[in-house]
Amino acid sequence: MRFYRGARSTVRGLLPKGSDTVLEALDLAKRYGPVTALDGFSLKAVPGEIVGLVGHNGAGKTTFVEIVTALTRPDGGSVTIDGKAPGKAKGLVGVAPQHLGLYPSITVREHLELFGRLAGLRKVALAAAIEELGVALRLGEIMDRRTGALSGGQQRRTQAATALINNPPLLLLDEPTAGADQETRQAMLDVVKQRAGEGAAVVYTTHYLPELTELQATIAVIRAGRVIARGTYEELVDGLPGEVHACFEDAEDVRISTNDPTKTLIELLATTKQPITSVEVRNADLDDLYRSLAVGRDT
Ligand SMILES: Nc1ncnc2c1ncn2[C@@H]1O[C@H](COP(=O)(O)OP(=O)(O)OP(=O)(O)O)[C@@H](O)[C@H]1O
Repeated sequence: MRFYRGARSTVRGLLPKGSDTVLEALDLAKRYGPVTALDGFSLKAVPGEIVGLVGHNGAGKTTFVEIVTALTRPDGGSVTIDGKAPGKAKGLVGVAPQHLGLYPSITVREHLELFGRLAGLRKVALAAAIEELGVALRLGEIMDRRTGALSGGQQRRTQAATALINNPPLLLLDEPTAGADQETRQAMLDVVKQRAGEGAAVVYTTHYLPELTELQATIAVIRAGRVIARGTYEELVDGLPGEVHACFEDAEDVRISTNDPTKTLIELLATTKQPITSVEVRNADLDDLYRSLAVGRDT
């Protein structure tokens, strides 16, 4: 146990000291020929914050992740990681790309050793980090199997572990639970919460909105290459209408979209002459947020 604690403090030494902002993107622009992928994209993330990026297919989420990881250059704007340009932020960023990119002929352990060494971990710290992730991401039983022979969910967990191996101050997780079963999803969410609790800033893209509630993420809504809204779940959902759904004995059901479902129900009960067989009152939720995005979809 002492060995484990000592190694952890070495790993944690990578977190930024006295830094308010881990990630700062300002007015990013990126075009691919006629396609505008990013257009005035700005985003900040501070230590301990989980920022959930949501938006439709093609909104620009992956392009942003690729710029932060120096896989592609922006046409305009700037991005810094703990004050450094993307190409100079070695060891500061852990990235789990949307598409799986593992070496099929080497084992899970060999992946973790490789990525850990590339990030500067050695011996005791590396062994401790592998042991910790083996438990956190339930990799123990598959640690010495070749990744080419693993299931999709097992490969997802392995890829996430390569991003987390050196406990970097910034984590970019691009749809880390895509296609994952409940066990993989929960393991991923638990480890993300744990790392944020330890001070990492996390950018987490997903189409599964309930994950962001569980992560208590601040949500950044992306549309057509820019952040169009940012806030907590409550802040974003509060302004959206809920619904009253009433069923009548001798008439068609009615669904009323309303900012005050309780008041609307009282008015309905006071004015309707038809016998009502059932009513459902629903406040706005994240699905409504997503639907409201679809209404204004222009990509
Ligand atoms: N290498 C590329 N060449 C040409 N167009 C590209 C390239 N990469 C992205 N695009 C285009 O840029 C836009 C933004 O794509 P991006 O992958 O960033 O969206 P996304 O929000 O991550 O989508 P998804 O939710 O489907 O992953 C899309 O119109 C896409 O077709």
